[in-house]
Amino acid sequence: MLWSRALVRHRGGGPVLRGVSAGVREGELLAVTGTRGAGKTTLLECWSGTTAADSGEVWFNSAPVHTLSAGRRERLRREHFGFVGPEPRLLAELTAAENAAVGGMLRGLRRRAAEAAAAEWLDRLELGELARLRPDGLPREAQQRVAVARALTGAPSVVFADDPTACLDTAGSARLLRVLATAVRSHRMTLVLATADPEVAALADRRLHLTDGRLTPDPGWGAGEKRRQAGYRADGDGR
Ligand SMILES: Nc1ncnc2c1ncn2[C@@H]1O[C@H](COP(=O)(O)OP(=O)(O)OP(=O)(O)O)[C@@H](O)[C@H]1O
Repeated sequence: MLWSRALVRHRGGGPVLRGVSAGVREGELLAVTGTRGAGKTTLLECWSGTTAADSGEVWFNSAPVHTLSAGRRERLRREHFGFVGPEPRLLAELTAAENAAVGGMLRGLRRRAAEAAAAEWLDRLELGELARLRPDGLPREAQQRVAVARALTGAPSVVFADDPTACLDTAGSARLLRVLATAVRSHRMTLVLATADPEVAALADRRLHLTDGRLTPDPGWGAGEKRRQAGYRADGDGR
């Protein structure tokens, strides 16, 4: 449903993506992996229309994204895509429930419907009474769960999650990923997840590995991956 051909993007004077031809299917959970600076964030930004490519093509549902004006790309993002970043970035003046409802309203739901949908996701994300609080009254991990609820409310076609567990501990990270994966599967959404963490990438149906802006064979993540496949649950040293 979303793919690129020969995608090239320069940043800071040098190439960051060097001809990436790849895509994600509808309903798929795709992990984009690679070490720091490999180009994961830039690929998500180009696929989502957040950033324009320097050359190459991006297609969403058989329509070209690379030829759209900045305004049209902004509309595409707002209506069809949900985003979770490494930081929650919630609106400080709104409660958790209101923050989550904003996602639905951006995707065209009326306020009441957005609030109802947000309440459902906040429930599934086990926010409970915390939903009535403003972000500064919430622990970091709860704030990130609110950001996930905001991304899911209104059921976007594609959820882009860029290093969504960066600010979480192991338990919080596992819980957030479990809910995210279950939500995306149950609502037939598509997930594109950027991560350098093999434990996080393990939840995906498929992985694309980037090295210096190029697709390269998945390294299999060495011993850590072998232990995971053998049922080992990392507690820090398996990464
Ligand atoms: N706004 C920018 N200006 C200049 N260089 C940038 C900018 N954004 C990213 N870069 C550079 O582009 C390269 C790819 O960055 P990108 O964030 O896409 O990689 P990444 O794989 O997501 O890395 P990380 O895991 O650290 O987030 C890096 O070398 C980075 O320093």
